[in-house]
This record gives sequence, structure tokens and C-alpha cells, in this order.
Amino acid sequence: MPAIELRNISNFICRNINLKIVDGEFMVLLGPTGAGKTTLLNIVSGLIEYEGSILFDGVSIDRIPVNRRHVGYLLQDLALFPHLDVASNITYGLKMQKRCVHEIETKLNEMLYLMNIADLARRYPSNLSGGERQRVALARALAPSPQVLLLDEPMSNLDPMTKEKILGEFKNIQQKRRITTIYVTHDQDEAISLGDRVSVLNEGRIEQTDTPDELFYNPRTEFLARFLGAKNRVRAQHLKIKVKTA
Ligand SMILES: Nc1ncnc2c1ncn2[C@@H]1O[C@H](COP(=O)(O)OP(=O)(O)OP(=O)(O)O)[C@@H](O)[C@H]1O
Repeated sequence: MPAIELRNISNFICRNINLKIVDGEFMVLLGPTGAGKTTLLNIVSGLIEYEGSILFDGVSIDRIPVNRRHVGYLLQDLALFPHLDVASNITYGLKMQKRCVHEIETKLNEMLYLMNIADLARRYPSNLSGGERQRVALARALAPSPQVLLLDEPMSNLDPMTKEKILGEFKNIQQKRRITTIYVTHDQDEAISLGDRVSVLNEGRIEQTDTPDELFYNPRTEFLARFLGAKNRVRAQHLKIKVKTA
């Protein structure tokens, strides 16, 4: 799966973004609301225009339209087709790519098995739980074997236990298949547990890109120290109150 390089990417929100993601890496884009995370995913997928250059394995994809970038994009609201059953949702991309019937059938079975949803194949999205919809959406994104997977806060509507389970399974698949992944979240715990590296965005700029440890122990800007340290400050205040009342 390809390495991704973003060179001087700018548009009405993003300002001179430079980022290198290595082959098979799980990169998390972390940042407060409105930082430009979704905008950057839209740029990589080819949905919106930009200045600068995006390279997959050193080759520019700037002139390649959205439907030919081999990018799987999982949106926050999942956007499953309500009029199609689970099997047809999963195979939709394959049919668009005009794959042969045998290949579509094989891929469908592989995805149903991989995401543990074989018993849901003939059900419709409106009759599924949030976690089941999530699995179907992941299966649909993975079915066309994308070179790059973009995920925009895909688990935000799930309870913590289901979220942890699906994310753990997904991370395993991602590592086994070495899918280069960009994962957007504003949740620091998610960023630490998932990311090989984490890139923090603020007001359309990258503040720092590092391993989770390096980022949390050595934040390079005041914004980062405040943004990443917010949890610790709350805990410290809580302890202080406890000591006073003891
Ligand atoms: N099509 C658009 N036209 C104008 N402004 C936009 C458009 N899309 C997004 N914005 C603005 O760009 C800024 C960044 O939005 P974006 O959705 O990229 O942030 P985000 O970091 O993903 O936030 P969140 O975590 O809340 O999803 C916001 O101020 C938003 O209002």
C-alpha cells in the first residue's frame, strides 16, 4: 500500500500542510472541532479543490478524479444506502468498478466473514444496530481493496465497549493488510491507542506530527500543551478539592 505525501497543501481552510505518511502506517489526525480535519480528508479523497500536491508512492495524484484515486472513505454518518440490503451495500463499489460476478461474490463472502456480519447479508440498514451499521460500512469501504483508507470519526455514535471492540478488530485488519490509513478524531484516547503517529491540526495548520508518546511528553507548542494537557489539569483540580475536604 502506498506512502502518502502532502506537499504545501492549502485551500480556504488548510494552510500549507506538509505531511508524510509511510507505507501501511496508521496516521491519526487529531484536533479540536473546526480545525480542518474533515477538510483535509476531503482534499486527499479528491472531493474538494486544493493548491499544492498529493503523491502516492512519489507519483502525483492531483489530476486523478475522486472515483479513480483508489481511496476508501468512511464518513462520520456512514452514508449507507437505505434502499439496498447489506450485501448490495458492500458490493456497490465493486459493481461500479465493473468487476465480474464471480469476483463480486468472492469479495462479498470475504467481507461478510471478515467483519463477522454473514447473518446480516439480507437485512436493510434501518434494521441494524449502530455497531452493525459500522461493520457494514467498514466492509463496504474495504471491499474494493482501496490503497488508502480515510476514516472520519467513524465510531462517534457508538457506546464505549462496542467502539473499543470494533476499533480493535479494525486495527488488526489494517495491520495485517498494511492499509495506509488516515483516521480523524478529536478523542485523545482514540488517537493514542490507534495511531502509529498522530498529527495535530489547529486552525488549518499542523502543530506537530509524532508518535503518541513523543507528542504527549514533548508537545512543541503552547496550544499542544494546553490541548493535550486538558485532561491532566482536570484531574489535578479534582484531587485538590478532595484533599481540602478530607
Ligand atoms: N464547504 C465549506 N464552505 C465553507 N466553510 C467550510 C466548508 N466546509 C467546512 N467549512 C469550515 O471549515 C472549518 C473546518 O471544518 P472541518 O469540518 O474541516 O473541521 P473538523 O476539524 O473536521 O471539525 P469537526 O471535528 O467538528 O468535524 C470550519 O470552520 C467549517 O465551518
